Amino acid sequence: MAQWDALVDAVLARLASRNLLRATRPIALAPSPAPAETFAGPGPWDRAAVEIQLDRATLHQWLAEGGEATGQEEEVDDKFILFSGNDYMGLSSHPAIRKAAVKAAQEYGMGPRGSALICGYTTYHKLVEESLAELKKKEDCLLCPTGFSANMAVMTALGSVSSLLSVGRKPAEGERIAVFSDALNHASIIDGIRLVERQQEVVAFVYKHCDMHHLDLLLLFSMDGDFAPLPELVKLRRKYGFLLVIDDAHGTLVCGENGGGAPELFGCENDIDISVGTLSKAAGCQGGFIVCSNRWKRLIQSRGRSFIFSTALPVPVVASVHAALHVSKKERWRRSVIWRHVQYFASLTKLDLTSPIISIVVGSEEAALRAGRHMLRSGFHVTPIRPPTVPQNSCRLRITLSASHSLDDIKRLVDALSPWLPDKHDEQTYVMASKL
Ligand SMILES: Cc1ncc(COP(=O)(O)O)c(C=O)c1O
Repeated sequence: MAQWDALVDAVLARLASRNLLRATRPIALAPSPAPAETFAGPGPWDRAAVEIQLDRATLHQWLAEGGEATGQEEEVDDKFILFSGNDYMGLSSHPAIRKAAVKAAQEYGMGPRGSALICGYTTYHKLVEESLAELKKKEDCLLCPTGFSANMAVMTALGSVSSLLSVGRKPAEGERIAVFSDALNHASIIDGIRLVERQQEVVAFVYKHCDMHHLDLLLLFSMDGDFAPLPELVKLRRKYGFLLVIDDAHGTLVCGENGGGAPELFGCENDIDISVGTLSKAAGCQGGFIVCSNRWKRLIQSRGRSFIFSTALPVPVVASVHAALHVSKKERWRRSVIWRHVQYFASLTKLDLTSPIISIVVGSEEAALRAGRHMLRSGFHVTPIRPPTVPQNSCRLRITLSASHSLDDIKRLVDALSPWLPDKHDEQTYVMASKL
């Protein structure tokens, strides 16, 4: 990847010569020491991560949605087990994480008061960046307000490579960066690509979901293209020398022995150039991050507009992330439990699952709404996913498992799902495990 390093160095030199290189100037805080409070197994606080109550008006509206109006309000319990969140490790309700946020709020207040480059960045942010870089085995890390903004920042920084190298004019077609993106990539990646495409900085190619053959063909047509997602992507990266950027929003803390994410699981951390993640899923908190080399960080913090022009994460949130990373390191049993839950769900349903995200495709929008109502009546918060999120007639129930669920929660969920499980339903119904 020496070629990429040379390009980034050239861009950094350009920015430096125009006084456009930016760096954070952390405000000194005294971060709390890592919380001592970790546990050998689940506690009552875990129930708070999955037990919810719906307000009655919302509940009745939901039950009436797309259904036959009876004019009468149904008698349904308003308490549910949540199977639609992204809190895979059940950390959002952990005592150490709650306390870290409370303590930081009491000591420092909420408002970060500005963006990271102005005055919103503190030594607490820096500490969390160092922990994330260590977890992901990368040189450096940049915290962003959200995962969405992290992906946008990577894309705008990437686009700036072509425009900064063609000073005073738009990059010619052959000078633009070729971006190869999976057809099912997250909206934040798509919007980032659309933006830099509009700026005429990149040329985008979309390959069929997880279809490495298709990607290989596209790369062949455009040899100077750099990009793409794992073991096969790594092989292609070796073949073509592209910059491999991944979004590990759902894998971080869940996959790999240490929670390093999909690259740790597949043992290919060194082959990933830039990895984007979110702190709003398995970390149970909020925020986004980019782990990369120090030179990429310098570029992204100088050119990544969604990082530069957005208020930094509040210190209590950063303190809660710090605690979450510590708990994830100490309570390794949470990772074992979530994967045992996946196996248990698979054994009850005889489904071939690869992750805690399970999509049960039920077909039409009406069928999905009906299935959602059935799940509500059975005491489960499971959201029907409909167009435009998914294509017509592939509406689904999206179920997510958490280490905070009990085996009984899962058994009862599977019983309630039985009309939509393969052996009980027509051949149109099928189940698939989403890729992390
Ligand atoms: C794959 C993926 N990338 C990025 C994001 C955005 O993360 P955040 O919610 O922190 O903005 C999400 C979450 O919605 C996601 O699922």
